Amino acid sequence: MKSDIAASAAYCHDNIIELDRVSFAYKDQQVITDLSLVIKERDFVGVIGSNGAGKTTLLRMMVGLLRPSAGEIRLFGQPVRRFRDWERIGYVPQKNSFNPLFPATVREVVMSGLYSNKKLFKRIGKHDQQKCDDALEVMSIGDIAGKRIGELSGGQQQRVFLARALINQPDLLILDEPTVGIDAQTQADFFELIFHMHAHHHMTFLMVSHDIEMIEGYLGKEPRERAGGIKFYARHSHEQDCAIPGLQHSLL
Ligand SMILES: Nc1ncnc2c1ncn2[C@@H]1O[C@H](COP(=O)(O)OP(=O)(O)OP(=O)(O)O)[C@@H](O)[C@H]1O
Repeated sequence: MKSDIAASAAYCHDNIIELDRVSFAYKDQQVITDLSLVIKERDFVGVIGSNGAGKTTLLRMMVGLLRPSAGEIRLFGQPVRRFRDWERIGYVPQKNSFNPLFPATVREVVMSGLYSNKKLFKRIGKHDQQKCDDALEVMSIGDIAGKRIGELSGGQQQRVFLARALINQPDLLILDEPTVGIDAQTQADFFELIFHMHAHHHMTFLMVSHDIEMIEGYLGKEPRERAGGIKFYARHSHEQDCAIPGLQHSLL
């Protein structure tokens, strides 16, 4: 029993993202300086910072699109340049980075979350269709699966992008200002949904947001870390119970 508990505690505290003395500069503009940060399994980390503070740059480094000028980033324990397991990461973009005229249906958009380079040339099988149905059901958008994405409200579109990010049942969900351009009530519903997911499912969250009230409401008023103009707020989803086996939940 003791070894079960130890194994579970270790399992719950794996490092998901590690930044080890990371710096970044665009030509002569220093954006991130000597940042160290560890995000562990089942953490929810909220990133707040003024325009131009470097939040997008940081996300881009974390997923390997930009290389730090100094320091190292590890994803799931592996240096990001060697990391290949991208299905473990779901990504929800800013709403306003999406072209509403894009002529795809909700089902097609959600299915596109399955395509990594590996799967691009493979036929979509029954199992893939089932994964899509499950993601649509979890987000309560099964009834609009045949609609064009451009016909939907902002809140519905965000649910579609969340379903797309969840289709591979990722261990880590990254959200980049997911509620920009959405009305206050729909924003509140969206936050409630992801905070619920954090509390009840075995996932880790990293979210950039300008909504300080919402972030402080869920993650507390004291940031865990600061880097220049960026603040990192964090909360672990079951602080007291990490050592108890059997608390892992699957999402779908
Ligand atoms: N490709 C680039 N080339 C040169 N400078 C850049 C580039 N991308 C961003 N910058 C600069 O780096 C700084 C950080 O930009 P970044 O987009 O990471 O900030 P941000 O915190 O995400 O801002 P916002 O809240 O406005 O999205 C800014 O001063 C920006 O002008």
